[in-house]
Amino acid sequence: MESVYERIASEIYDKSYAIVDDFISEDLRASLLQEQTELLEAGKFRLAAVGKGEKKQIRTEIRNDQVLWLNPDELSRYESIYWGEVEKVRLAINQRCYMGLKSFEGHFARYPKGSFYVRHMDQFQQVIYRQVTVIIYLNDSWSEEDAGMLRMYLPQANGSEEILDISPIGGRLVVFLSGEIPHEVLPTNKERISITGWLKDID
Ligand SMILES: O=C(O)CCC(=O)C(=O)O
Ligand SMILES: [Fe+2]
Repeated sequence: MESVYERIASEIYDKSYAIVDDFISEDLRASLLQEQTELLEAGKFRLAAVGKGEKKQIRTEIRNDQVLWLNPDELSRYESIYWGEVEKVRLAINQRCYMGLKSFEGHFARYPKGSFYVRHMDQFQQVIYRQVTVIIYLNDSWSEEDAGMLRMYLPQANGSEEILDISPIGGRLVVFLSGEIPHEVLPTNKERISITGWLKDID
């Protein structure tokens, strides 16, 4: 039988994105959320920047989430488990799509009530090595009224775009090609927590 990792790889191959509910166990989701909350309370989060290197800047009119980068050399127990899952996704995509993905980088993200991230592409000049975006949502509960959907603009063969709105339901994994799908985070009515990362074609 096809594994969940193979299914993700096939969907990436066929349509450039994949969505998997309950990708991680409820225990792992709750533990990652708990750790994230402790780090937040310890004041470890920073306003997210846009751009990279000399072009890096805080632009709260573009995005106003707060992030904390995962340190691959000092992963917590639960971060390591999630990292291992992403590793399996990486290998499956390489096998199916020959993308030569070599490594992963990621950060916790907290979108406070009222925050958003306007339409953008994850792969741009300074981060051309970002090939595949991988997001896991950690929220305890989410309903329509909470808003804060991830809105993807799927390019169509006729040049138009199809809009796909995805609720940040806890345990849900979203994977997509970083250089192909523009997307945004719609304003959220409730605190919204995730780990966002990128599979890269460099070490
Ligand atoms: O949290 C999300 O749904 C998307 C976040 C995002 O687009 C990003 O961090 O680049
Ligand atoms: Fe993004």
